[in-house]
Amino acid sequence: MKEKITSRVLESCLENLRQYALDGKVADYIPALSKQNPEDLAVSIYYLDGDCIHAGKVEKCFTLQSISKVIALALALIDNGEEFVFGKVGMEPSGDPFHSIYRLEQNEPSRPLNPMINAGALAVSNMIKGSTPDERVGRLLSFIHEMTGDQSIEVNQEVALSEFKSAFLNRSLLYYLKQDGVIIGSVEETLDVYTKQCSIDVNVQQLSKIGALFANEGKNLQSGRQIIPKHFARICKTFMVTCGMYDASGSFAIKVGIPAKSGVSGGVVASLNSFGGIAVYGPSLDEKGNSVVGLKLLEVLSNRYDLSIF
Ligand SMILES: NC(=O)CC[C@H](N)C(=O)O
Repeated sequence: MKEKITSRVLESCLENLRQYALDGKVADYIPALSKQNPEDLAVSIYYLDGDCIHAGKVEKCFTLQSISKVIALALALIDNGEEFVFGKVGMEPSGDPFHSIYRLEQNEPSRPLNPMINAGALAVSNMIKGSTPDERVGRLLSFIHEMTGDQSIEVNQEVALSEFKSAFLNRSLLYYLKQDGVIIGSVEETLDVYTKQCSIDVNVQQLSKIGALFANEGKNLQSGRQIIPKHFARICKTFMVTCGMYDASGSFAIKVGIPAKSGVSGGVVASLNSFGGIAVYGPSLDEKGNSVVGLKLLEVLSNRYDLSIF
């Protein structure tokens, strides 16, 4: 077991990084996200023994955005098995921005390179079982409730609608996937599921608990129940290493070296075996779409506490 970080250290790290809160830009291509305050910063660590420490605006909710891709992948694997999922979506990093359409056009037939870029994540959302979009989103929410033991986690309907109305690029990706039989059923319904999954609201404490569940090999920390089979939890963490930070995953692996996934709301979740989950919120993003403060904070903690898995 690694040395525990104290809440005092966490608070001072966050305060030292406050100077970077206005570097970068809050996402505005989803109009509702532009309302976020770049100075709302928060961090939480959930240890595997159940201890939880935090600093900053712990109560502040933000939407999962691309962080939901890891959770949806776990559920799609449980629903369909590995062979089916990876029959439709690849396992290789793309090195392209998360919303890139380029590879779909390049490959015949289109096959998303991995489940962490939008094309792959849209295909994964399409695989979640349920007869209606609401049922599928409901199953994903129940899955998150089981992971966290927290029934209060819900979809932020304002953000979901805002994204649904402006998701022209994601619609284009879905039409490519539909053309080549990667998704089945309706484009609009799949987009409905995807935009709602991206709009699930969490705070850092809840998110760090999700990170801890992956670190705990898929077992709920309190009940000990295996929510995600160990092998699937491992697949998810491997994707976090190779593709979790979009086209900055290589430099993140070198600088931080912890499986992690970010989202355009400014959230980042990191999951470290034999340690726990770390969640950071800082809405200002760098040019790759990753939280500026989130990345810096994880780098500081990783260096100071020797957290890299490599
Ligand atoms: N990188 C992200 O967090 C992207 C998620 C966002 N909902 C989108 O599809 O554009």
